[in-house]
Amino acid sequence: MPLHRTVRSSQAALRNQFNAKSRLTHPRARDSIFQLSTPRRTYGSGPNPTPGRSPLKVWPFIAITLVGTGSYTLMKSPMPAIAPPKSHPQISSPAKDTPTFSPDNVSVIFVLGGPGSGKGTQCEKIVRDYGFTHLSAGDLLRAEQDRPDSEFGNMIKEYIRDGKIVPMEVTVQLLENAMTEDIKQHDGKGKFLIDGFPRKMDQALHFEASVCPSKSTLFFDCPEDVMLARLLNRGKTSGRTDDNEESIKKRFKTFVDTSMPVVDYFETKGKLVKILAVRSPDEVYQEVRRVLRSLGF
Ligand SMILES: Nc1ncnc2c1ncn2[C@@H]1O[C@H](COP(=O)(O)OP(=O)(O)O)[C@@H](O)[C@H]1O
Ligand SMILES: O=c1ccn([C@@H]2O[C@H](COP(=O)(O)OP(=O)(O)O)[C@@H](O)[C@H]2O)c(=O)[nH]1
Repeated sequence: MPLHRTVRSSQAALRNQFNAKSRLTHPRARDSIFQLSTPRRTYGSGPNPTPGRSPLKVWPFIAITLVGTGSYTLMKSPMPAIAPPKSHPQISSPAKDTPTFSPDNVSVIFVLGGPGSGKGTQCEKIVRDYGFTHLSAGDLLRAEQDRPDSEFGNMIKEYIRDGKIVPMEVTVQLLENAMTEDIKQHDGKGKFLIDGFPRKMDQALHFEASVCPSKSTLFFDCPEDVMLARLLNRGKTSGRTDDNEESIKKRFKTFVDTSMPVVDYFETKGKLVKILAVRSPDEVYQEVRRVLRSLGF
């Protein structure tokens, strides 16, 4: 059987299985993050949008539906932990040859650092002084988690509580939707601080290849004991389900195992600036300003 037929029939089988078993396809769950997105714009020599590619982005929808189904099923099973969803080789999005946004029009600065290293605090100051649009991947995920008809709410909740990285298709799509909306209001241009992302190599590679190549990454370097104290303090008022000692320890482990390779990757690419975060917020910010100046902002 030709490959495309195999793919389609396996999708249909999985979709049927999913429809039969899962509450996630309830007819009311129509307001999907994938439907909110506008058709992809591309740059480069190709036509826009690429012929033969559905502007409805069916592939990512199928991929995330299956990832979500798998995760949700695992969460409901008596297994002791959430197993990370494995992407199905036949349903992953086809490789895109050009990112949606050109770095000529859109500047992306990633902001990384362990939980509690001060990313959000510094982003707030940068936005005040430089007019970047701040997109916190964690905030976007929490908003999606709380959206009443979200298909992914339960899955996101479990991942965040356990300090694990939500399957990248959800996060990348939320970011791309937010960027698209912002860019529409700024004549096709944009300047984004993407906070707390990418936290995993697959996210980094996928975002840069299909959404927009980054200009640089600010990495806030902070020891765990300092971050722990800050987070426990933040937990007194943040209302976040993951600002407790048990979740914080899991987040630290995820950061070391999964996110540090991203930091190392951008460093080897010469696209990372390390900033010591064990100083007062204003002292840290002085260095941030120097770095932004050196990047041409
Ligand atoms: N340089 C700093 N020194 C002391 N406390 C800080 C500093 N930067 C941030 N904080 C505090 O630490 C907590 C975590 O900071 P936040 O910016 O939310 O971190 P992140 O976004 O990296 O998780 C917050 O309560 C914040 O007020
Ligand atoms: O790209 C991302 C960013 C965040 N998260 C999840 O959101 C949580 C909170 O991230 P956030 O950046 O809001 O907070 P931080 O841990 O840096 O304080 C993380 O532990 C992850 O579970 C995720 O899955 N993917």
